[in-house]
Order: sequence, then structure tokens, then C-alpha cells
Amino acid sequence: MSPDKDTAPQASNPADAIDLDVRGLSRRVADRLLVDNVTVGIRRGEVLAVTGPSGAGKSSFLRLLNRLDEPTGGTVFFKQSDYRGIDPRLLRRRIGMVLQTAYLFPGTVTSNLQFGPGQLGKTLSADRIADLLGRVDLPGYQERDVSTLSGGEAQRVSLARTLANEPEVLLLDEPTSALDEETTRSIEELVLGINRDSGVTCVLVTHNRAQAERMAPRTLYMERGRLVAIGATGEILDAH
Ligand SMILES: Nc1ncnc2c1ncn2[C@@H]1O[C@H](COP(=O)(O)OP(=O)(O)OP(=O)(O)O)[C@@H](O)[C@H]1O
Repeated sequence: MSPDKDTAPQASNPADAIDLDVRGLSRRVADRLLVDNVTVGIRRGEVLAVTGPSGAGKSSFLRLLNRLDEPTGGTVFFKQSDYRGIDPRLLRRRIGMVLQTAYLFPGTVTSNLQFGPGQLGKTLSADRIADLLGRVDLPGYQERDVSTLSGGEAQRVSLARTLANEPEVLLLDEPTSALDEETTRSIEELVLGINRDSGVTCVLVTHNRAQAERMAPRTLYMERGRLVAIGATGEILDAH
């Protein structure tokens, strides 16, 4: 599979089109290479799926993209700056992550949305909170206690909390694997809407082949920590 075969739109200046320029990225823990020398350009505004068998290193790769884990080799240029020179906390706000299960703090939806900005000494306005809840289709949920939310609603709050930081990139690690089919589809629509409206670049780890086909024009396939192939989703899934 040709590394550059894809369907993502090209910017007039190719250098501008790359959001995450991943160069030789590796992570070794003890004598195991969880991520082995991955080089790939993730394009601004694209939805890129990451697939591969269980244990292939997909989550480990994703966690290196915003320095939740530190690489032991290689680096990432984020919008052409080596990310090792960016304060990790700032980096993680600009490159937000949504996990398989929503980790919410006890309390109301509003208190969860206020948590991140609060750490910076900021407060979200009532209008901003209403706007964020509108974006994730939860209007009027401000005072709901998070313990009363369904799995899909909790995942939407988790997404809203990430969006409160106005991220430029969203890393999504199996964000719907704990949800039923209908809720899965609604979260997919939501993420695609955010991608379309805000131009947020999305990197989506998924086991779900149909989901990769619905969401991502390009797919990266990993095995044993290595990038084995990248290309148009249909072609990659047919080949693996
Ligand atoms: N901190 C760690 N220390 C040692 N080994 C680890 C660590 N984190 C992950 N691993 C191992 O690295 C390998 C890759 O794990 P990872 O979770 O990245 O794979 P994955 O492709 O996301 O798998 P899955 O699809 O099952 O979630 C696995 O064998 C896992 O057991």
C-alpha cells in the first residue's frame, strides 16, 4: 500500500497541511517496544482511523501523540514545532483526548466542565457552558448530577469537557466501544460534525471496521508496534 495514497484534501502549501508530523516515534518499556519507529504525517482537518489487532500498540501510539506518555525515541512536530519544546499541559489542551469510558468527577455537569478552566484560574461563562452543551446535544443538562447520566450522555459530557479547551486535535481511543449501536452512531455524528464545523483534526483508535469506514477517509494499520500500512480506509481494511 502506498504511504501517500489517500482521499484527504490537499492544502495549497503541503507543509501547512500536516498537523502532526510524527517522526520515528517509539516507546520502549523494559525490553518491549510498544511503539516501534512510527513515521506518519497526520493532516490538518482529517479523520484518521488507527486499527490493528489487540495489543498492536494503538493506544500506546495515541498516548504518545500528546505526551500522555513520553517517547523513548523520535518526536512529533505539532504544526511544525517540535512538541518536546511545548509545555505538556498546554500541549494536552491543544491536543485533547477522549477515552473509551468517560472519567467524570462526582458532581454536576457544570462542575465537570469548569474543572479544566478552573485549574488555569478561569471560569466558563453560563453562555459558554450552554454553547458547549448545545454542541454535544445535551441542552439543559447544566445542573444534572453526573451519576444520573447514561453512558452515551457521560461520553458527551466528556467530549464537551475536552472541547472547552478549544483543542486543535482530538485523540479518540475507542470512544464508543462501551456504547450500544444507536448511541455509537450518535457519537460518531457528533464527532464528524465537530470535525466538519471546527476543522478539528481527529485520530480515532477503533476495532470497529464499519466505524472506520463511516468516519475516516484514511486508516493507519498497526501490528507489533509498527505502522504496517496507511491509505484509503476501504483498501486498508480489504488488505488486513
Ligand atoms: N505501561 C506498559 N508497560 C508494559 N507493557 C505495556 C504498557 N502499556 C501497554 N503495554 C503492552 O503493550 C502492548 C500494546 O498495548 P496497547 O494497549 O497500546 O495495544 P492496543 O493495540 O491499543 O490493544 P487493544 O486493541 O487491545 O486495546 C500490549 O501488549 C500491552 O500489554
